[in-house]
Amino acid sequence: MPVTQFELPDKYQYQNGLGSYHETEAVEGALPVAANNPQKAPYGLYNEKLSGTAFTAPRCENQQSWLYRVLPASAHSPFEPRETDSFNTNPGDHGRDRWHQIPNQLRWDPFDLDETVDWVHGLKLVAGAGDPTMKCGLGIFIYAAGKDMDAHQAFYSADGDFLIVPQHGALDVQTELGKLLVRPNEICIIPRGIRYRITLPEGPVRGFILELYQGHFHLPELGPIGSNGLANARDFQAPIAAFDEDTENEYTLLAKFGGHLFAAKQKHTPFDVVAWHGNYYPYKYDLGRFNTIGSISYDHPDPSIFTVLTAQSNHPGTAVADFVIFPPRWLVAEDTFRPPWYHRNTMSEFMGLIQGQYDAKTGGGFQPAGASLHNVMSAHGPDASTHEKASNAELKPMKVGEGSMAFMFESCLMVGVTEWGLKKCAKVQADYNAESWESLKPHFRRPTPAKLVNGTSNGVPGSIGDQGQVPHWTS
Ligand SMILES: O=C(O)Cc1cc(O)ccc1O
Ligand SMILES: [Fe+2]
Repeated sequence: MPVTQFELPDKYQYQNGLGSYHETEAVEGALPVAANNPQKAPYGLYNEKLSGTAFTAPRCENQQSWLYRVLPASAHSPFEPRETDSFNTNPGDHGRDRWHQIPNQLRWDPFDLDETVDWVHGLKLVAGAGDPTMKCGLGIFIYAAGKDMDAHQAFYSADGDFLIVPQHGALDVQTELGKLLVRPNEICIIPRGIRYRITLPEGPVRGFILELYQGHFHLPELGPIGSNGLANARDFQAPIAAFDEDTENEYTLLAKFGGHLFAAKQKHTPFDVVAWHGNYYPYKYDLGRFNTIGSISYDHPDPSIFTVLTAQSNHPGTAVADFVIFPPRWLVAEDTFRPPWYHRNTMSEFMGLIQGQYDAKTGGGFQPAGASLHNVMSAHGPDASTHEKASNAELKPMKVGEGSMAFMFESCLMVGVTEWGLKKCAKVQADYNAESWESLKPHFRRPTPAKLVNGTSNGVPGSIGDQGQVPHWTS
């Protein structure tokens, strides 16, 4: 169910709809009528365009917004590199701290909270692929922070769109285009370039981020599902315009550019947009509003039925990044091994747990704030205890995942792990394979007497099927 009973109520107003053209003004009359770029904008504001796609991108892909603000975004000093030794979220670029490309299944214990840092310094790259300077691939971050960003600071990433998945604590996100409150079980997307400041109204925060270096997220196609279902467009919420007027104090603008941090100064607030219109904006979504679809006859469908948002590669149907969730849902499938099947995938699967328990891993090792990575063709599936339970369970209708929310970042790219992710964080579980799969027992029993198949004897005469289940649909 939707996030309704939160201790921290959402004090902000939103406009509903994803992919919609929105317009909003904090002062009546601040949006110019008809013209985007009038000779003089209302009330002496500056016109400014923010392009999220190439000018010439096809109409169906084109994303841009027009901002009407006190001073343009360019009114700042030159950027200087900052924290060059410690801040690097592009391990491919310098030949040091390179990606570890390994086929091992990995699982992490819950990542630590860190109350000593703010949002910008709480970003830890754990895995990823590609390169933001080539606008290809993705970065997967763990964040943990306990401090508000400085009152006179703003941050943006030129590298990609941030898909933020809070696991603990609320994020108050002041963006140029307005304010969003984002709590666990909600997500938020901050597109490339949009400047923002994060404060922590409930104290320490922790969660996951997928930074998408290419393209943007969209709702997945629905195909035969029809015109509604999964995440519905109207449940995504964009902010309304909200602005400050401070032109006295000095502000620091922090930029993540090519994975490195830069800082510039300006003598006015970055949050001075009085009105905007367009289809390039930050937004949030309550995962509890997801309309879950599943099997109501038999078998376990592909997890693509749980896709909230997708960012496609150039090959349609193949995602650079899918954001998939496993929400509470009813399982009713007959004659079915209900947890995920054992499998190997050409796509890589990074999973995290926000709360509760994931139905493929009931053995206890996959915990809230923890994560796992099953890379390209790395074999995985339910742990031994889940297999045991699910193969013997009475198949009555059953609600799984009550109070639970797991998610997956799935990518067509081979995902590398950073030095921090593999070693420095000290969270990788040494016994993941042993606990999950190496303890699986063979259950195979040759039928006696066994049958000749294709004229080849398997060594024991007889017929197969005597002990097999008669499928319910043939009886
Ligand atoms: O590996 C996982 O747990 C994710 C997953 C879930 C599912 O229901 C089917 C396939 C799959 O990869
Ligand atoms: Fe999987």
